[in-house]
Amino acid sequence: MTVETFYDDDADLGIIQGRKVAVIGYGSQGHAHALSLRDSGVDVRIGLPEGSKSRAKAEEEGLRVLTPAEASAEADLIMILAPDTKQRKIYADDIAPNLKDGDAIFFGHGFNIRYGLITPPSNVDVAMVAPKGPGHLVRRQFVDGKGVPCLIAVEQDATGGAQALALSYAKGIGGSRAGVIKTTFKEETETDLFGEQAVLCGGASALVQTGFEVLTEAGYAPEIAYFEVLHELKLIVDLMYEGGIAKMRYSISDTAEYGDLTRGPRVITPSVKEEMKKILGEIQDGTFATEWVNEDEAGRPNFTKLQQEGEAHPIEQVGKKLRGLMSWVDRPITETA
Ligand SMILES: NC(=O)C1=CN([C@@H]2O[C@H](COP(=O)(O)OP(=O)(O)OC[C@H]3O[C@@H](n4cnc5c(N)ncnc54)[C@H](OP(=O)(O)O)[C@@H]3O)[C@@H](O)[C@H]2O)C=CC1
Ligand SMILES: CC[C@](O)(C(C)=O)C(=O)O
Ligand SMILES: [Mg+2]
Ligand SMILES: [Mg+2]
Repeated sequence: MTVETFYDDDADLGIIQGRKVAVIGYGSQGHAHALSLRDSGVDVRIGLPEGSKSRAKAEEEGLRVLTPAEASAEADLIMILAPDTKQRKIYADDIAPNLKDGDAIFFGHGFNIRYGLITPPSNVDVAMVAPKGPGHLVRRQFVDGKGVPCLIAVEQDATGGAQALALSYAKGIGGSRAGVIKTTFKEETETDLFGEQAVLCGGASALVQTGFEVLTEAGYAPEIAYFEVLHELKLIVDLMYEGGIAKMRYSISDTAEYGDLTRGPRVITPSVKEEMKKILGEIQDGTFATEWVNEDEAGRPNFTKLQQEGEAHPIEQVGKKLRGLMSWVDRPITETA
């Protein structure tokens, strides 16, 4: 299956520069989109509730901050970058009553459209610009003259210009410097959830914590275990990022490569692959989405408990101490949010 990929020359920045954009939310993605769009010459305002702790950060950057309803009423393109579980209510209370013919409603992740939590009217464009990276690095890469790849999707093309608008928006945040791939809300949502659960966040965190536990329970120093399974992971992944698994294997010793080839499949066994398939199934059939929405509505009891357990894991203590000794490691993820 081939994908359509777009770069800077395929996108017209003038389109987004001609719109009035409201960015609802000013967290990881919100601050990155708002600041980079502004730096790209776009008319941006931020929508945040009165009393939101993000208000001061946006105002410090000289951005105009309104309530979500005011920002939506003023804008003709509304990008929702509030938490996925809050978007349905924000949409119903603040955005829907303020939508006008030909407006555009944009998402940074397809969750609410994919699982039917938001159903926009037929007279507006509905599109997605989803960066494939954490918001703070989306901003850092933009400032450095680079970009994080983005996915775009059009769910509804009321004006006939939704795709060009999404591409233009992606250019405004630096995405088309790296490549913008056209997809659907369904494909983005399912692959993004799978990636973060099974590999990037869930899989990687559990792998690191388990490796640390095995070494320390066997009596090895926590500091050595930390460097071995967490700190050095970044350096190994940097090589994968630059040149794939092949470049990483080129750089490591042949002893490491033999261990990689023969022991890796003993860690990630066929049963792990089976569990990954089950996780994908729960994403595809909506089980995960229902569980997460219910957990949020119940006040996040399980989420909070697991989050606290993660923060109390011994790897966090030793890591904090060691990072404190390496001034270049523990830098703020951005200066702005
Ligand atoms: N984090 C990431 O890097 C990525 C996120 N995404 C997607 O981007 C979207 C935003 O996620 P993320 O950036 O992580 O979110 P964050 O949790 O970092 O930030 C959420 C922001 O929304 C604000 N907010 C909370 N409630 C409301 C409300 N009722 N009205 C308006 N604003 C509100 C918060 O303000 P306050 O300070 O008051 O809490 C905060 O500024 C999600 O759809 C997510 O899936 C996509 C790709 C990567
Ligand atoms: C990997 C997590 C992510 O999907 C992301 C940064 O892309 C997210 O939802 O934060
Ligand atoms: Mg993601
Ligand atoms: Mg995600």
